[in-house]
Amino acid sequence: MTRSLLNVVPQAFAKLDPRHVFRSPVIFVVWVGSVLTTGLAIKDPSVFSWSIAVWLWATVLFANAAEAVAEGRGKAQAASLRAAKRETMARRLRADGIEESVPGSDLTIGDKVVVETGQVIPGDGEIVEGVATVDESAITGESAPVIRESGGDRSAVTGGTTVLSDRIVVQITTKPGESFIDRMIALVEGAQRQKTPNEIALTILLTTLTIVFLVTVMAIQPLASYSGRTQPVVVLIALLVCLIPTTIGALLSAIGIAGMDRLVQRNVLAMSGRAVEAAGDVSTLLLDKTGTITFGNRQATELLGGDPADGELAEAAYLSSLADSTPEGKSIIELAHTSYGVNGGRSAEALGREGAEFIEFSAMTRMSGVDLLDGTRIRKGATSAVRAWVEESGGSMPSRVEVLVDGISSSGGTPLVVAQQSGSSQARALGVVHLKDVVKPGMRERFDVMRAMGIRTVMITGDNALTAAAIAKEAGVDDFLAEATPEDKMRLIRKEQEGGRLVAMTGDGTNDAPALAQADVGVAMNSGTSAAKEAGNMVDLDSDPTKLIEIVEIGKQLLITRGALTTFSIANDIAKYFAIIPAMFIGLFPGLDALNIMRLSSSESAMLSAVIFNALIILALIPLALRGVRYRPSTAAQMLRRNLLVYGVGGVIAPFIGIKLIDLVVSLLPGLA
Ligand SMILES: Nc1ncnc2c1ncn2[C@@H]1O[C@H](COP(=O)(O)OP(=O)(O)OP(=O)(O)O)[C@@H](O)[C@H]1O
Ligand SMILES: [K+]
Ligand SMILES: [Mg+2]
Repeated sequence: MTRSLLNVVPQAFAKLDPRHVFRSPVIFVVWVGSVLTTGLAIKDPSVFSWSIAVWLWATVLFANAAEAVAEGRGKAQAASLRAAKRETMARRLRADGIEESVPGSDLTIGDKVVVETGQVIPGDGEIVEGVATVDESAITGESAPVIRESGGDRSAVTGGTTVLSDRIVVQITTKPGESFIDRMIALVEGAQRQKTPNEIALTILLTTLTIVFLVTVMAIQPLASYSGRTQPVVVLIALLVCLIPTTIGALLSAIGIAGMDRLVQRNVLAMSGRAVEAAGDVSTLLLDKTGTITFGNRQATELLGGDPADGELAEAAYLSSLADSTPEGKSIIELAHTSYGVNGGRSAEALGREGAEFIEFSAMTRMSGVDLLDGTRIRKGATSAVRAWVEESGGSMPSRVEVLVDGISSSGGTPLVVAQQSGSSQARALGVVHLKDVVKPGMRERFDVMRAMGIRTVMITGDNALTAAAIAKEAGVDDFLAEATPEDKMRLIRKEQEGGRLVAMTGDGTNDAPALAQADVGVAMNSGTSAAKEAGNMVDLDSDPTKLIEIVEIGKQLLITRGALTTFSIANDIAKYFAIIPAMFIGLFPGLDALNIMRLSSSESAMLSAVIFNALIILALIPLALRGVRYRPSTAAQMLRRNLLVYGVGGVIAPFIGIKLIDLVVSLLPGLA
């Protein structure tokens, strides 16, 4: 801390520029006071007036230093990001399929580029072809490689990261200069930092207090002169500075910057300070089941209900998944081929050329499938969706299949019913695919922590109610919403918000985008689609959905740190009032002597000691402002009570001890005894 304080000395002086100081009205008043006192000290020099002038300047410098130290960490991060932004050559694919070499900065939205083993991805985009392991350490600092693949919710890649193996084709999604790394640099450097609504509200409160004290101090003069004891202007300025909330005024912006910075340390980029604050006030947390609570790698483990001899179910499951690029679809292809002997050499392209039409999976329809040239139609999907499809053709779901579905669901698995229709006959349900997914370890503990913070966790899933209930129970969430379409998610968020509650949500898919935008805190996974990243107000570089828990903790810590230091600051000022006023008017109003409990050496020594204490307390609290007040999971009310006790009472006592000690030293100065 001492080292970083010494490092920012030049910046602290640079920030003496009144245009900068003006951003904090309280510190601006101190700045004006410093200028006036310096002028008065030049005109009428004395140890006292010069000492006050020096310590008033120190007060402003300490405030500047607090901000500069907070900004320093982001600057270091920006430097390492710039290093990742080196110029690369891109292998652009022309429309005719021929590659050409162009500078990465020439790429525009929609361009397709080839990236192979060892090459740097030249821009942000989505993989449209292939699978690759990618080293994202340039942006995340995490060296473990990640898998990125076309189709599904893990298709996004970031410019500046490196392909470790295989070949992918990436479609560029951002303009040069607006890439993710560009935005990250601007963000960590604080270039776009604006005051949040809470900060503005607090600044207004502090400014009001400052004006009240200004008027009070000005009113002292006529009163004093009436009694024949005009106070020197330097004394009045010193009194004013001691009374206005300088501590919180000095530390406010550092607290905000440090909060954003704590998120960056955990690889979360908040697009606005407002989002960080909202995270601290969140009362409902919506979590996706698949990929958030579970590993999200739903794999087909068995095919149930078909007659193994004719292989009809396996063949239908295989055909309906040929063009299905979701992890579920790919795993069905694999299972049908390796465990059920389906001829695996066929491709969707070849079948398509023969006239087959593939129906892609969507979260709305919850089905995928294929219409073959011979009139055979195959569908696989959520039970309710396939049931509706079968019944449409006059068929019905056999109870045999329903039993299998319930069995899989109540074990927490996802059943996909496979059905087939030949020509215009009735559609038949052939059997069920069992998709298995595993609940991530440690979820229950995390949700217990959330509950202790007063936050309700709700799992939302497109899966059926039985599966949802089984997983919800295993993971320990408070509530769940099953068979949710993207619109249902939106509706749930709006409903929660109507009660004045703040809602946080994580997501990665394009179908999550509307909900991410609607939520007060929308955390998009960096691996997710660009639609999701655009919609949210935070991006998690590690793509870890449970990160939301840490985000909420950081938000809460930011809010309580600000609250605690505000309480401390105001309590401090009140205490100073009792230290200074009696000292100022000693001998004038004998009655005040009873209040003079501190027995300071002289009235001038008392004034100077208070000003010095007022400056030093800023310095002393910089580490706390940056680190944040210690945080234990508890409800807002418990936290408030604790803070009032610790920081309110502490704030009242500290000046009495501090000023007394400083007075013992200051009174040794000539003329101040
Ligand atoms: N590739 C697929 N083909 C056909 N049906 C699918 C496919 N993938 C999933 N389904 C069915 O569609 C349902 C909804 O899927 P969706 O991805 O919207 O939600 P989810 O992944 O189950 O839940 P979450 O919202 O937690 O991600 C699934 O529960 C499953 O029954
Ligand atoms: K003060
Ligand atoms: Mg999903």
